[in-house]
Amino acid sequence: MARFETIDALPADSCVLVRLDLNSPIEDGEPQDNERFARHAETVRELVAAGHRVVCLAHQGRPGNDDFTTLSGHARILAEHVGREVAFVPDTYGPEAIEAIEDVEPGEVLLLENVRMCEGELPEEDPETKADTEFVRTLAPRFDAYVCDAYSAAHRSHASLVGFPLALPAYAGRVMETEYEANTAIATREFDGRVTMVVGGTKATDVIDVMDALGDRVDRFLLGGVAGELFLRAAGHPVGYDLEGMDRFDDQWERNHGTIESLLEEYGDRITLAVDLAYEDAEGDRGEVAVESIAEKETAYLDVGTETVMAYEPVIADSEAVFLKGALGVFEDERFAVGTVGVLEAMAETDCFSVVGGGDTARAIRLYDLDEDDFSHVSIAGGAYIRALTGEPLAAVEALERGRPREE
Ligand SMILES: Nc1ncnc2c1ncn2[C@@H]1O[C@H](COP(=O)(O)OP(=O)(O)OP(=O)(O)O)[C@@H](O)[C@H]1O
Ligand SMILES: O=C(O)[C@H](O)COP(=O)(O)O
Repeated sequence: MARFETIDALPADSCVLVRLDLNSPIEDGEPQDNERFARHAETVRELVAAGHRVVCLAHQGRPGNDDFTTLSGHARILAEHVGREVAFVPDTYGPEAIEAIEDVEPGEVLLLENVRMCEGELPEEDPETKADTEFVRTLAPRFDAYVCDAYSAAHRSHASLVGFPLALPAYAGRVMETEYEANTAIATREFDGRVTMVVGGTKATDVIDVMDALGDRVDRFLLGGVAGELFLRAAGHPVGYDLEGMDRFDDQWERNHGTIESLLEEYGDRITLAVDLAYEDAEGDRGEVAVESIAEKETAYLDVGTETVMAYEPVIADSEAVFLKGALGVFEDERFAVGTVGVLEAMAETDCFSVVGGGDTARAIRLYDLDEDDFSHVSIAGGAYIRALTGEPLAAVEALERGRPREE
């Protein structure tokens, strides 16, 4: 159980500073609506309904990156989800922001400007240093309490995440609370039956970290995606072909093949690899090939095959808990969604404790009209999810625990 306080304990009529994670894909300069808005809107709605004055902080991108931009568009999308106006001020702790904060009435919502535009937010430093920034020292006295809902950014030791909990009584919002409980389960909870971990996606290091940390707690790893192909390559199959202009496989192979080979050796009896893979044939249709019959590295494989899904289904059906990280194929293209959707459907059909994670992978649930309620939890976190799965502490969660309001 977490040792932080939740918004259930927030004193009535508070003026609250709420850290959300609205970091989103940006297209043509505009933020794209996604699950993060919907989830955080629930926390905001609850705070509003309780009559608190709600001022939100969030980030978008990083200085120097294309997706580093203002949050004015985010305020519009958040307003649609909350179902009421969300005012926006293009300032974080200067005079304009302070004036806007002072104008917030009970039940109203204000979003401040991208917190990463503000000096003191970055880089990652210890909570004491962050609490001592001008940013935190200026804003904190304007509020009665701090609420952290930004679970998906909780691995970052930034001022808005670890500084405020030292300066104000701190509470967890609903997203923080539910993500924490579900994602920590694999590292801390005892399950009676089989624990299965489905790992895919594009990042070999994610899969390596998970296996390194959870090798003893997971009974069966089912592999797919780019990571799965790298393990197939370690098993001697000539797969992992980079399409022109892409560098998904060879570079990761160079950097990680030693670790992948030794993981395969150490946990080989618990690792199940794809037996067939899918590709785009000359007509542009989905073709499938048995892994055993692949003789040369000359085709880009974009999904696991149907036989593989059929082999994974009974393992999932027979599990007490299933955790998924990363897609098994390029599910954004319907022709290559068979692996990801097949595994998600198998998870949805069982009564086991099931958690789906990875910012991108969770998107497949909406895209293919699966019902979120058929899973115990669908995480909206990427890096924080991996860290939670592997039992690594999250800086913002630790800060929340330290900042927990004390009984007088
Ligand atoms: N064989 C493959 N070739 C190329 N891309 C693939 C393949 N298999 C899966 N993918 C891609 O992997 C992506 C998901 O990978 P990623 O590692 O980003 O996982 P995630 O856990 O969902 O996201 P994140 O951790 O970044 O939030 C999907 O967008 C999918 O297109
Ligand atoms: O989108 C995310 O994963 C979080 O908001 C963290 O963002 P960052 O990787 O830019 O710190």
